[in-house]
Amino acid sequence: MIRLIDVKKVYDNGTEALKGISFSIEDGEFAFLVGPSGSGKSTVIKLLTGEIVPTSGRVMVNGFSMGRISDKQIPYMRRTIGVIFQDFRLITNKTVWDNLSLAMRAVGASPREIKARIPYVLELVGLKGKEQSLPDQLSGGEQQRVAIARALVNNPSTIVADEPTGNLDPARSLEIMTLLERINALGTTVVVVTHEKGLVNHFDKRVITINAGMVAGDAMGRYEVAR
Ligand SMILES: Nc1ncnc2c1ncn2[C@@H]1O[C@H](COP(=O)(O)OP(=O)(O)OP(=O)(O)O)[C@@H](O)[C@H]1O
Repeated sequence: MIRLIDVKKVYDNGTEALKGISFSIEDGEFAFLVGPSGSGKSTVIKLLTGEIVPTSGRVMVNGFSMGRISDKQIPYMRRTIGVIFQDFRLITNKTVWDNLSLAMRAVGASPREIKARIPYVLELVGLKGKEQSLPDQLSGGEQQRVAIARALVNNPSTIVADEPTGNLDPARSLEIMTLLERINALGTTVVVVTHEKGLVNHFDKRVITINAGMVAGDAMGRYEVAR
């Protein structure tokens, strides 16, 4: 479960990115996080992944308290969460298989586990047969599928995606969002930051709106522009 309680984030240069936000996302939920540019969405994502810590308030992710987490606990917390970015962030000189196996080896998976798991996730994301491709031999949509496979490979309970369709055309964007919906239906909690109103409104999901570092809306189904 994800829980933010009165979270404030002030960056070193004095920017008040979050001004006291609270919300919870239950296990198995799918939530869109929307809002204008600079409203604080990526800051929320970075708090969830442990890249930054809150200035005040509490951030709980899958039982870990992110403000107080010890260095020793961080790898265990990270295993519970798979992260997807706009720019894919694949290792460009490694094959699809190697991108995924490296992610598994990083958490101590055995060769046997790797051999069993990678075909399963590649099938799930629709990339069977692409094991030996290099990222730049794939389309943008396919590269994002590899990134989703990598995020899933260690079986996290939660997937967090920061503008996952930002570099894709509308048809590819819809496919990627549909894939995330399917992954959610299989039991994984999914949190997606996006600007794309049309895409959000295509899916009947929870929409949390951030505006100027505050929660400006939290409702099912529609991306309403904050006033
Ligand atoms: N490392 C940083 N240091 C200082 N200020 C930052 C830093 N990162 C973000 N900010 C500021 O914090 C505020 C929120 O930024 P954030 O990236 O969370 O917004 P966002 O909603 O994700 O925006 P976008 O949709 O444009 O990606 C902005 O005013 C931004 O300039």
